[in-house]
Amino acid sequence: MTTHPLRIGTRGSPLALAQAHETRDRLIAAHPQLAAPGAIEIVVFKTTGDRILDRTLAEAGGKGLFTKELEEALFDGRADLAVHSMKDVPTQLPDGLEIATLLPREDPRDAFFARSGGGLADLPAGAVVGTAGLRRQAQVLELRPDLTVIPLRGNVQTRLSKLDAGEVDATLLALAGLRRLGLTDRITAVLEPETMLPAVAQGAIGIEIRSADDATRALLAPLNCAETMVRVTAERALLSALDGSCRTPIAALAMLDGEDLHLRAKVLSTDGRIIFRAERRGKAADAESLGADAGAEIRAQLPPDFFAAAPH
Ligand SMILES: NCc1[nH]cc(CCC(=O)O)c1CC(=O)O
Repeated sequence: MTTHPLRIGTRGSPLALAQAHETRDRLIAAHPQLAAPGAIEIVVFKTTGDRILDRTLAEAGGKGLFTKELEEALFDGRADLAVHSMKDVPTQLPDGLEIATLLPREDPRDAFFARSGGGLADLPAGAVVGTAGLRRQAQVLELRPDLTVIPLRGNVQTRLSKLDAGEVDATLLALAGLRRLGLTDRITAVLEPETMLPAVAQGAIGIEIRSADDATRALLAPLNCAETMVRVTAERALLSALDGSCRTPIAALAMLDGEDLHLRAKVLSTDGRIIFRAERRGKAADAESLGADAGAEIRAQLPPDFFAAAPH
């Protein structure tokens, strides 16, 4: 048992806090002594991503917008573990830190909210979809080139009030976050991966620690979900092989059936007109090489300036 409290570092958004609380609850379930008052402390940090409210994340650019301050807190000892949406975690971690544990993944699909009900295919011609995510924008335009996509940021409530006010006709959000916040009641459709392939690691929560901190690693070991680890390993190996920026729409989803891994991946132009795909089936044990291989296949098809030419 550690002498100081185990400090869980988190962002302050409602979703981040829900994920930090889930982590604490799972730690206590695995180690009942951690239920003692003061044994676990949740420490909130503001990240660059939280400060950027007026621009889209793609415009802000740079990787690690949601992770850097939490990583600094790990290095300084202001936190012993940092809870992240793995979707926001760059593939290259700083030396001395590692993702020790992945919690069981939530449903990775995207949820759709349309004022007129239904899914993407049901929207009237020329409807306006609000999303700040380039992956979602590209796939919306792929399926429905007649639609207009405009940037829409903010938390779930903000977005839904803009939908109600008629600023947009529809919007999309990760189903995982909505489930974790209990905000699924206004969803009008859940988009299948064939229509809207999720972001790499969407719905997965990762816990980052100092690589030298064996005590915290041991505490977290029983929380790890092996299936999630295999799926996220394949998806992140693909992302790594593509070495994309967050200005490039990249989507990938690995599913596991026993030991059989199925990986689908897609890179698009932001207007949804140019699409590169790769698909792999293989064994769970080969997750990393399957992902890297699928990434290399897409990379080989891309025009040399494809990433650099992505509009801001
Ligand atoms: N980029 C923000 C972000 N990071 C993780 C989630 C949702 C939860 C998840 O994917 O685990 C969201 C919001 C969204 O995309 O709707």
